[in-house]
Amino acid sequence: MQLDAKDVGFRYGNGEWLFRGVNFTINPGEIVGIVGPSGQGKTTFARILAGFENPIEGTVTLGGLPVKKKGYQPIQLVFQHPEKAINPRWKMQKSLREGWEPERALLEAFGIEQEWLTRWPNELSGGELQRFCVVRALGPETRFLIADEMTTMLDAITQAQIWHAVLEIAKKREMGVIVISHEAKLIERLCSRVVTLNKNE
Ligand SMILES: Nc1ncnc2c1ncn2[C@@H]1O[C@H](COP(=O)(O)OP(=O)(O)OP(=O)(O)O)[C@@H](O)[C@H]1O
Repeated sequence: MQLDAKDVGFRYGNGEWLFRGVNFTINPGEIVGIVGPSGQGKTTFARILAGFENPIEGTVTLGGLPVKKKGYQPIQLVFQHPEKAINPRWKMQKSLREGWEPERALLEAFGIEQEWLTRWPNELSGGELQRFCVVRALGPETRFLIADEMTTMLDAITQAQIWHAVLEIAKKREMGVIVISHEAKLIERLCSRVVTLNKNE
């Protein structure tokens, strides 16, 4: 099942076009990087791919069909700030099990300790919180994961642990991963292909 963006263009309101005519395809199991200068619209493009935002021009399809907006999303987006993605009024176990029920082995692969499950989000560090956000995004129906600066604020050891676990799952399930990052070394290490987001007006 291919994720395919064709001739996609976007601008906010009547502002300048952020990008136009963007063509991007990713196949199951592929790990692809998206790079580009700050403010070019990488996060916006990620939101369009995940179906959070409609493109002004062009189409996004998954397996030839429009990306669905309801129910569990097969294209999951994890971004840089876990504290913005987690409901502060829910204990961690509730947030974690919102979409699916991850097994214990998966939590262990991401270094999530059982004791953290009964805590509130503000009782965890950013890195601890981000592990929950990544696991939550890895339900069995996830076909593509978009990692938008997903490990940028984490230390090198946590970053390595999270990526190791994500890549294992990607391989096992043939899940595609889109890596958006300013860290050239990370992109080089993870991705088999890198695409630059151009303005292309
Ligand atoms: N909701 C919004 N309304 C208006 N403009 C916005 C909105 N969200 C983002 N922008 C603007 O759109 C441009 C692209 O933002 P975006 O976050 O997609 O870029 P980016 O390439 O991911 O940047 P960075 O690499 O710095 O994270 C920026 O100039 C930003 O200010």
